[in-house]
Amino acid sequence: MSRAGGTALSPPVSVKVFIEMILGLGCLSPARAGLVWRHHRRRPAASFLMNLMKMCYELEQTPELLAPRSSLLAAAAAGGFCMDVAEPPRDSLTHRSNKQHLSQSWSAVQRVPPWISSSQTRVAEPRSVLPLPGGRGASGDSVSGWISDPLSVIESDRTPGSESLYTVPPLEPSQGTVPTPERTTEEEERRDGGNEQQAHAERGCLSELLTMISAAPGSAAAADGGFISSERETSAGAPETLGRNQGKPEQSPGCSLEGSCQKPMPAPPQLPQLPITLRRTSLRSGSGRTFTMSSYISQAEETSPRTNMSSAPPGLVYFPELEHLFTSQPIPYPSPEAKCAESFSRKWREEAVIDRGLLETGASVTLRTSLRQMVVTSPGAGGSRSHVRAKAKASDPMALLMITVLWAFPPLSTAVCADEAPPTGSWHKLPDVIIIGVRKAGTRALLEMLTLHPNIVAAKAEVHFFDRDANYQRGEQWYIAQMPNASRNQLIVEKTPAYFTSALAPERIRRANPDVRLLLIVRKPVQRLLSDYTQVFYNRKEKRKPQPPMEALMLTADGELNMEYKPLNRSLYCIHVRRWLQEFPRSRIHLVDGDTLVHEPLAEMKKVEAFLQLEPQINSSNFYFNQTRGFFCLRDRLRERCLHQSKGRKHPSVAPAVLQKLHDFFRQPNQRFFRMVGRAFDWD
Ligand SMILES: Nc1ncnc2c1ncn2[C@@H]1O[C@H](COP(=O)(O)OS(=O)(=O)O)[C@@H](OP(=O)(O)O)[C@H]1O
Repeated sequence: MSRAGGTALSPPVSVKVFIEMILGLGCLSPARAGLVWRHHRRRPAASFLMNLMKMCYELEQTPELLAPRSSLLAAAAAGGFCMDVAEPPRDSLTHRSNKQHLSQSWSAVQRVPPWISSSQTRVAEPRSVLPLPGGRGASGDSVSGWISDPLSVIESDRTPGSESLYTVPPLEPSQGTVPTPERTTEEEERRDGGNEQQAHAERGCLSELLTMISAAPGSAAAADGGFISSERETSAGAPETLGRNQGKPEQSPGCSLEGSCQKPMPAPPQLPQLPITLRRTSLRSGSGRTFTMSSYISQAEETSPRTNMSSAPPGLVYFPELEHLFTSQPIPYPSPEAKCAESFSRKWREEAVIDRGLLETGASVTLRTSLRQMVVTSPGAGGSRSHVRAKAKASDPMALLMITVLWAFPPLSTAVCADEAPPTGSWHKLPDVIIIGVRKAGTRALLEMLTLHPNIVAAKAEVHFFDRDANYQRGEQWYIAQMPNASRNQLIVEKTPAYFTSALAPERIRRANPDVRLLLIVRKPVQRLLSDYTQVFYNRKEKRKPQPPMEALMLTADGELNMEYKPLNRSLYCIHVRRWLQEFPRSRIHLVDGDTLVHEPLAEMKKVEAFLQLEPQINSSNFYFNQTRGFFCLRDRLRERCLHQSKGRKHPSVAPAVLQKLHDFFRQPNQRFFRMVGRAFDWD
């Protein structure tokens, strides 16, 4: 795409806007921008530059990526990745997909600042979306949405019969500039301070980077000073330009996702685990062009008011944020698209491979999403790294460049703080595992011991989402926000022992995530009851409230057991477990023996690892017995730790007759509990 080739780009005002955009985004210092400008004659396609800018912005937003960012920017400057940028008048381009992609890139850049603000970054990461409405071109006509859903399909054609569901109003001319994201003074200084040392380091990085890129097999980097061509048509194996196929699911030969397959699939389709719905959404730009976005969501998501992330097939990302932007028309699956099921499922497998490869780069979720957009456009094969590299090579030199850079310069945070959970590549999600109770049976010990495993991350506090209406009404996003960051291979665990006795929790949890795995730790009911009393005793003591003796609470005036005494009721496990078994198959609930956990923690934790299908990692070196505390304490590579002093407090002494009464009372309910869960405990 060049002037020589007859492309009529818009007048210099566009150039000015472009410069403003670069500076406004803080992507380049003025000095570097000048350097870029000097090289403007050797210009690649706009899409390439736009991608660069978008990446720059993302790198800016990802502090841990400073090293690759500076290298990349230096490479960009010296390589001359610059051109006159403008929204081209539609008719000035002959190639439809180029035209579309240019528009997409343009609107993507225009929308960058509102898309991510530093405060939003973490929360928004798992489902990064470039929100609509978006940019526009000089002609007032641009792609209205650039959706980073990897499974979305954006079509630039007028789709016959598609409904106009969303209209992008043309923007006023003054809206063409990019709002500058808020930055701290410190950041400004770091970026624009003319730091010679940094510039020197960047030049050093640059030569390394360029050597690396040129050396990369099949790299699109040309010999002339590292200029990277964006002529994708010349890249081996690239079937289409990026714009055309961006984010579009790969199709089997002769199989169109929007229409029917030209030839029937020979093999029975290998469907994903859950029924899938194809959701197709249309949107229309200000000038009336219509775009269609298709995404695939599980029926669980379709029917449930809440998103069920964990039930999504690998590689499937669902963006509930889109919901409020579009009305959508679910198309049940199987449908005409059923014939393409094999193609879909192959695509999911492929995308899972790509995700793994991108994960290796250590890039942020946001950055990975962008890379994925570029990579998931052309066929490739092989293992993780080579697959991603092959795809990147075939689809977009920018993707190859970025992936190469990220592999070569792992994010600082992972390199420097290898012992810490890396903030990159992580996101919040619903918990995979919930410790539902029983209160005072050793739930904290169980949670702490679980976190000895590197693939477990735990919510710090008890969330009480499913048992407290006030929290439940805050919605699932609130709940998810309470969860810690987790990388793709980590399980998130939450513990709220009050769930076990809550009448509502089992059903609510099942509705939120039927695939969640539940851990129920139980303890001798009488001991648990005494522990419960002790806890309440100390709570009241702290609040300077009267502390009646246990017998006064537990026995009625005529000396019978007081069934309304809550700690007593909580030890009647058979009553409460019934509700859980109504909602979840027994195989989803693992019982931990709390009495054994005290004396033989490793044995119990091995069983938990097996239940959660975790690679066995917890071993005897993780435990040591603390004589003073009288309990096992924990040791991992970071530290040694014992549970809080509030665990293991002395229980009140209870009259032997009352104790006997309690043992007798619990015998029958205990037997019932054993039958219900299919397992007996030594509780007599
Ligand atoms: N390793 C280790 N260290 C300390 N404490 C341990 C440990 N393993 C199990 N336990 C037992 O945990 C009991 C407290 O249970 P919970 O953590 O479920 O209590 S709570 O419901 O969260 O308040 C607590 O009960 P009490 O002894 O009655 O305080 C402990 O017996």
